[in-house]
Parts: sequence; C-alpha cells; structure tokens
Amino acid sequence: MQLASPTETGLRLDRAAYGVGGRAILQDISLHLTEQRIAILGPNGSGKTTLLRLMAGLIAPTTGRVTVDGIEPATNRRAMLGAIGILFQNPEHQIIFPTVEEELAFGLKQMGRGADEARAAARATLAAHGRGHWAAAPVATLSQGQKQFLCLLAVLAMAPGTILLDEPFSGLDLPTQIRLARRLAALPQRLVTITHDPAVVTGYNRAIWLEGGRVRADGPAADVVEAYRAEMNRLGSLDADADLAG
Ligand SMILES: Nc1ncnc2c1ncn2[C@@H]1O[C@H](COP(=O)(O)OP(=O)(O)OP(=O)(O)O)[C@@H](O)[C@H]1O
Repeated sequence: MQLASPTETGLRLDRAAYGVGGRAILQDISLHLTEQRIAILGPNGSGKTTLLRLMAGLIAPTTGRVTVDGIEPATNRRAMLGAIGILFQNPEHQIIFPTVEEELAFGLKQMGRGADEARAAARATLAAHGRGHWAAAPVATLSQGQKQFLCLLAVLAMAPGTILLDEPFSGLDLPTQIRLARRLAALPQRLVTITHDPAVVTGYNRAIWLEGGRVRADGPAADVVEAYRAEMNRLGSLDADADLAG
C-alpha cells in the first residue's frame, strides 16, 4: 500500500467551491486539516453542512479539489468508508433499517464484510458499549437520543480515522448531551464538529468560522470561538435595538 505524503495526509480542500443552479454555496475554500479536534462555526446558512458533505464525498466540488489522505472522496466512496464517517444532525436521515443490528451491519457489509461477519461485528459493537440487548430492537422503539447514539455506534463500528459531526447535540436532553460529549471526547479519532454552541468546542485544537460560504476566520479554537462569540453577541444586540426601535 502506498502511504500518503505529509502534504496529502488529513483533509485537504484546495480552492474548493460548490454551487447549485448557478448559486455559490461555498467559495474558495482552502484548508489542510490535520488536528485531532476541529470545530466548524458559523451562522445558519453559512455552508457548514455543505462543507462536511464535501469532506465526506457525498457531493463533489464544483471547482477545486477535496482530498482525504490524498484520495478524492467523491470518486472513491468505497475507500472512504474506512477513512471518514459522518454523523448527521438528524438520526432519521441516517437510519434506514428496521432493527438496530441490521442498521449496524449495513455499513460493514458495504465495506465488503460477509453478512454473518457483519452481524457478529454489529453485536460486538453493541456489547462493547453496553447495548447488547438492543440488537433485535426495532429502531422505531428508540428515543431520539438513543437513535443518535445508534448512529454514532454505526460510525464507530466502521472504525474510520475521521468522524464528521453535524450538530451532534441538537435535539438531545442535557444528560444525553453530557453522556454523548463524554463518549466523543474519549474517541481516538479525528473529529470535525459543526456547532452553534461555543461550549461544545472547549479543548478543541482548531476552529473554522464560515460566513456566507467563505472562511472568515481559521485558527486556534479558543481565539476563533471568542471572536465568533463577540460577533454573534454584537449581531444579537443589533437585533434587540431594531426591535426596540420598531
Ligand atoms: N442542494 C442544495 N440546493 C440548493 N441550496 C442548497 C443546497 N444545499 C445547501 N443549500 C443552501 O446553501 C446554504 C448553506 O447551507 P448549509 O446547510 O450548508 O448551511 P449551514 O451553515 O449548515 O446552515 P444551518 O446552520 O442552518 O444548518 C443555505 O442557504 C442552503 O439553503
């Protein structure tokens, strides 16, 4: 196997852009992400989810280049299964099978495992996280937080080197958020996390602030989060003034 050179390892975007129907959604994005904990910040509609979809290869850049360890994800979906996992904001968009075990086995089968091996690995993943009793459970009987955890287990079962998380805590109650945060913090994988909540990225190495489909700031997480928080507070106070004036 040929190893990627240091300039190719990690997630790279070289002048990547993405547009739909002539409308630019992401523009001129150049990033080389090698850190273990990376946050993506930005207001609604700034392009965060689209950026994760580009990184995962779910969409291809309209112009420019995206690579994961030197491989273009959109044209090498199979190679990406073991390289990059994505946890969507809404588990309902991720889950497609009726039972927990089938859901977990699916990704493993996609990676080329036989049906029996995939089922055994699915059960092993559940057992390793104290959820062996979930195997035969209909997914419909799980709560929102349990479904979110199932989606995380499905990603972990495939053991990707990088996990992309789109607002992993949205819609979860506080104890479930705390448990999930603890599990995520303990993972050895590289995490790229979209969030609106600066508290989520405490201890992160790097943060990227997107605005209008472009990178507005990129640097140490603490600095970017502080600048982002100050700007969001400023915008929030402008809204309040407008309300008073109205
Ligand atoms: N396939 C598409 N077709 C048309 N417009 C799209 C498509 N995908 C994204 N957009 C638009 O691009 C913009 C960025 O969307 P995106 O979901 O990436 O933003 P976001 O920063 O994740 O937003 P949010 O915080 O609200 O989830 C939005 O205006 C969205 O409506």
